[in-house]
Amino acid sequence: MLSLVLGAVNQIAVAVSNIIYLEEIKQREEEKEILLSFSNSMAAVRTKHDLNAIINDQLKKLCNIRDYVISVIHENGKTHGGFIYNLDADYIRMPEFTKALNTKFDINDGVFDVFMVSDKPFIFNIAALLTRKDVPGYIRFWHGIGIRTVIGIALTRYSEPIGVLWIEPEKAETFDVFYSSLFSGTVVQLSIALSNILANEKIEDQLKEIDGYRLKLMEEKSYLQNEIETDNNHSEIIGSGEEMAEVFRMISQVSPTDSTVLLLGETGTGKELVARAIHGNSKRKEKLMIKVNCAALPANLIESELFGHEKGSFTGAMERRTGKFELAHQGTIFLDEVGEMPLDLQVKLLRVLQEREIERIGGKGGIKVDVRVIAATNRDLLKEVANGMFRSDLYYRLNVFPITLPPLRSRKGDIHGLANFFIEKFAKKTGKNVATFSEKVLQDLIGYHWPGNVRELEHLMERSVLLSPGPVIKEIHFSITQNRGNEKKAGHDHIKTIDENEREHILNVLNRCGGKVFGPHGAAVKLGVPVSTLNSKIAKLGIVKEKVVSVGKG
Ligand SMILES: Nc1ncnc2c1ncn2[C@@H]1O[C@H](COP(=O)(O)OP(=O)(O)OP(=O)(O)O)[C@@H](O)[C@H]1O
Repeated sequence: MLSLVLGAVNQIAVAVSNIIYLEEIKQREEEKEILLSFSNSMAAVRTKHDLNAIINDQLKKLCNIRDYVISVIHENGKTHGGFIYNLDADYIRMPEFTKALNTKFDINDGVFDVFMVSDKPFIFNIAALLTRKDVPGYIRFWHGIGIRTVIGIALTRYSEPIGVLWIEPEKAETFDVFYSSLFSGTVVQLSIALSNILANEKIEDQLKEIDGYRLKLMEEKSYLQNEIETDNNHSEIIGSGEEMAEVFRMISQVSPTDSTVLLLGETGTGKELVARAIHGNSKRKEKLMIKVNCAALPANLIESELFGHEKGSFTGAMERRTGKFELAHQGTIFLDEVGEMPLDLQVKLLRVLQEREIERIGGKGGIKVDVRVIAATNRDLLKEVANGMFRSDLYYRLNVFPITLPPLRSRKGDIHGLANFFIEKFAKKTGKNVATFSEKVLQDLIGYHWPGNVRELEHLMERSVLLSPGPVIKEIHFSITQNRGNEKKAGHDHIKTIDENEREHILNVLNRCGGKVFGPHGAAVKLGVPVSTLNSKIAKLGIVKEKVVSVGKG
């Protein structure tokens, strides 16, 4: 009887163990299926967004996950930070979340460290962690949004940690699942997907960088073509006498340094020529000297011209644009007519000069630039500072090494050499056989007062070469300029009315304030009149807003 009972018990035991065995097989089969489907979905993952969707749709249900975040170790190998997070969570709109997301945490922050040496899941009691002194900010944030338990597991590539999957379990007691073979299987898949996403992002960044170089090269090319077309690249400076000798001495002195140079002098005295000479004699000569004419640009475009903009940063910004400062990287930037720069931009220029860093409009973060600055103006900058039209801090930044170019009327000894130089230049250019000029012409040239300086002489000689019937210029055709000069001498100058004068002055100040009438940088303050007075003057003098370079408010 006993043996019969024992036999039956044995059979039951065998049956039970068979059932358990079959159950296990069934469970493993199910796990395999789940893993297979998970791995199929994972294989299609290309972006953070794809991965986020799969975690939300599959992993969350599979492992009873309430919330999750994946942080990655940064390229420097020293810090980590949030990378993929639950896009459906409400807290992602909290400023604390943005702050934590943008922070680079030390990989040895006292919590993350464990994943550098172990690929096992770790359970953290958040409240207990908070009792530590230097608890990292993300733990504090989790506690703040009510998370009490977090499980972390390292995500690896070739056994090296690349990040951590942090999980808030649905129920604190359902930890077993995270130690199951199913979970470790999904973690392997997650690691592969994460590693692919990181590699893709790196490639995309590199492509963007290459695209940036391509754009920069294209812009450099078009800049150089423009330079060639405008015949701006010759650099012979003609000059003798005390004043020019001093200029040459200063050029040699300052060229090899990286000092900022301020070129002062009337229009047409050769400031740009000197800027080119300084660049051409500097160690930056293999790179570009980029010229910016601060007077020729509408105030609302100067910023983009100088610092560039990102695609879509404002209406009309169809493409990304490299600014002149970036183009001039390792070279020189020549800020011509710097005295005309609007006040709000002067602040930005000052910041660039101080920090040697620019920020594209709509860009994220600064870009370091190594640029030598040469600025030029025909204005009396100190007077402009006194009038509140030029920032004094910018003035002192620019006025490191001033070089003043003498007007042509104070160095008449150079007229002969310059005239010959221009005759040779234009004879060659036009193919005309003109070689010199008569004594009378020389006397005429010397007798003239040259308000347009060397540029005026250059234009005059060009015209004379063209009009000369023979190899010797016997007559000078300074019809317009001579008349102007003679009128001046004879006192027949047009005398402006008070209204004309006032109109010109208001227009000038409005332009320099970017069209603004109101506000601390507006024209009313600069002119020392109430806004209402200025507005009625604007109306009375017929100043049309469009005539003002910028489209400012007010
Ligand atoms: N000393 C010189 N020798 C030869 N050419 C000169 C000299 N000075 C000026 N020029 C020529 O005169 C023209 C005007 O010079 P430049 O443009 O350098 O003057 P600028 O002072 O920069 O004028 P602006 O203030 O109007 O911009 C240029 O074609 C330049 O090559």
